[in-house]
Amino acid sequence: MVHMDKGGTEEDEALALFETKEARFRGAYRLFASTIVVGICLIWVYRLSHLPRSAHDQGRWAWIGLFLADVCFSLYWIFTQSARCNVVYRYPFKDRLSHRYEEKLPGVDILVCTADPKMEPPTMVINTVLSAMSYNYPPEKLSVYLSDDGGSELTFYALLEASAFSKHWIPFCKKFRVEPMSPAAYFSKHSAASNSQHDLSINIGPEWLAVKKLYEEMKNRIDSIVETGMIPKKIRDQHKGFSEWNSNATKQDHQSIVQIMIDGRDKNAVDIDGGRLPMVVYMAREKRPQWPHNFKAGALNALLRVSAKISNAPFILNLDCDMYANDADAVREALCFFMDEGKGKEIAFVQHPQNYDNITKNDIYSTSSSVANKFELPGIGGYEAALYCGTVCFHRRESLCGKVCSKDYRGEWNSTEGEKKSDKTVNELEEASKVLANCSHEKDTQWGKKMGLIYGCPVEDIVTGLTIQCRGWKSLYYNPDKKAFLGVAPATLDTALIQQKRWSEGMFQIFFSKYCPFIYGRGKIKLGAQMGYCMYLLWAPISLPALYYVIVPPLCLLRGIPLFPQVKSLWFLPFAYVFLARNTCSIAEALCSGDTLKAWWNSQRIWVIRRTTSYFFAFIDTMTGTLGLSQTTFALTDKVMTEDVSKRYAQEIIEFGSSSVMFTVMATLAMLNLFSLIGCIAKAIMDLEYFKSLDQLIVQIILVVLLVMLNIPVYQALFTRRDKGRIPSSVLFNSILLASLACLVPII
Ligand SMILES: O=c1ccn([C@@H]2O[C@H](COP(=O)(O)OP(=O)(O)O[C@H]3O[C@H](CO)[C@@H](O)[C@H](O)[C@H]3O)[C@@H](O)[C@H]2O)c(=O)[nH]1
Ligand SMILES: [Mn+2]
Repeated sequence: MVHMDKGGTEEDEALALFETKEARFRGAYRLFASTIVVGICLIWVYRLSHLPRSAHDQGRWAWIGLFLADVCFSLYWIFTQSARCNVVYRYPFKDRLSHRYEEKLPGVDILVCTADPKMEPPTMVINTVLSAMSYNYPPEKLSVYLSDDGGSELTFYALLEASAFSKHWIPFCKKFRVEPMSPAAYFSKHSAASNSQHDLSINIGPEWLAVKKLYEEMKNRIDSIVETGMIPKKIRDQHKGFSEWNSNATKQDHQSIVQIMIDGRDKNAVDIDGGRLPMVVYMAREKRPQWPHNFKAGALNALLRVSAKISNAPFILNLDCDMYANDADAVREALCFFMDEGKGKEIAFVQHPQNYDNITKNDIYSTSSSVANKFELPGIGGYEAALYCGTVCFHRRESLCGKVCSKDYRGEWNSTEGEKKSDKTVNELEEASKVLANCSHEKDTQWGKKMGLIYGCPVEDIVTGLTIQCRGWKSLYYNPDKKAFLGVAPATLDTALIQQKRWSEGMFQIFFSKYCPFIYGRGKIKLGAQMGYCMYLLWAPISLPALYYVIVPPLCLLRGIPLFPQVKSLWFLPFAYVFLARNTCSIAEALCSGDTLKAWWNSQRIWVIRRTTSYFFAFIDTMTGTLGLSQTTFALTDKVMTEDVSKRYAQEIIEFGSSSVMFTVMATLAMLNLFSLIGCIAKAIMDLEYFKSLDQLIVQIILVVLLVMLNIPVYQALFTRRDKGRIPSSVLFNSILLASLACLVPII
């Protein structure tokens, strides 16, 4: 996909800045999907026509339930097809952008969020900031803002250190084309020891070693101060910013703090080679216990206003504090979409996939979402309604701030709107910005409703993206081969499940709110996109049929009640076809997305665990929440691991280690299936009648065997593991008790 053009000619002017290509084999895929539809219809026919007639027949209700579960799965599957049948890939041409616009490149504001110095260590945060400062982009047009919801002077101190270190790091990055541009990631990837002679791209010389040393010294200083939790007086006196923290400031209760760490307008603010530096700003918005702070959405909205005051760039990149930049040209590539003369002006945002640098080979928690990144999200993007995922997303400021996309919108990016910033001093700018970050500032305004990020939902990103699209804007999904950003994926099952719970709960709330895509989006986004949204919004309720499938067929197997056709019956064929076709396709998708076969298998296990725990609890919480019983919160994802945990993570051993309710449910279901299988074998040996009926139970046996195989790591964690990551024995007792009780429940 490399396109060379010699540039500057008239011909060049006519060339688009990006190109869209349909995925290969789209036609074949649609045909294949329609054969599955036929199979599904036949399954429905079978379920309806073979319904146990008399109310006295054992298993009549179990059968009806299974039919309903099948209906739910089928409808859900159809939603997932809307995206899969419409996959497109985008290709920007950054060389054309440079030819045409190098001198006129627009400003870009990079907004980074952090919320807690313990769960999000300051060194991690500043690595993200440093990577964002080091883009291959004119520094005078780049501004990096850090929003600190932790309101922590430790994070502030780290940013101060980073500002000084950037004077070495940025020229180093540019000179040696360093990537990833996060020093921590770069030096761990290219440690002097691992850098073999063959790797000529990196030139380990005195300069390299000197920068590495500077980085390590800085890191040590920050880490040791963070450990003590106190800023020494000597350092306090070095910067006026520290005076903002008075003795009674806490995370939940403090005034607004805005500090311009590097004034990018200042021609004297230069790196060691004399190159200009980007603007760097620290912000901790005001927090007061009596004001709801609306979590990340509130932080971003405050940052939107503050950045408008200080640099007001027309384009914005939004990053979580763990998502560092991996591709120095990513800003230029994203601008190709916005600045394309033909289609660019309608584009509100360009979403990148969330990739992680800590995924193990076989991705035990299935956090890489590679199939979603390769097929689902580009498919919804094919309807020009890509989902906004909260991070690694480029926005047009106007569309994010509530503007409606109208026909006569010209999409000018060098507009002179807003004030001239250069005549204000740093102090004046800081004071003016603080007011914008005050709690009361949003009172009686459209912020959180029609402007900025929408409030009241744990997945503020998805709902915000939807409202932008419903104002007439388009959005694209761009998944380049070279990953543009890398972050930290949850590395324990607990964190992974809590994160999934927040997502599924937030998304289900959207489905139930006035923002339901089928209603809110009607006539505004394509039907395919509405269905695409629902593929995610309906995660929580899909837990119900999943739970049904892991509970009822095994119980019926114990009792010898058949729920599926016999293998020799013709009705067996649609079941077998749908099962095999779906799984073959899912394996093929996984392999195409770069997963290993084992990663696919792991993803099936996580599929079951998520649906029966996270999604189920999210379902319950949403239901009680809609009745006004519970309050929405945002459980921050922990990004640090103890050494013990990270060792097991590297060995791909699942980390349970706590006795949460989710684990009890998971263990109970695993035990239930184990009991069912053991019971089935025992009965087959002892009971001739039961043995004879086995051929009617084959499908259920296969199902239970598969579930037991998927659960092997759970049994190991319950019975044989001795490390700290095993499942605590209290969970073992409870699960045995609950599973035994379940076996006694009569089947009707
Ligand atoms: O009160 C808060 C809570 C969170 N954050 C920041 O929000 C980001 C995301 O939080 P994290 O705990 O890492 O959540 P994830 O589950 O990884 O977040 C995903 O899901 C969120 C929606 O649930 C999106 O906002 C995120 O962009 C997306 O990465 C982090 O940078 C936090 O510092 C705040 O600034 N203030
Ligand atoms: Mn995160």
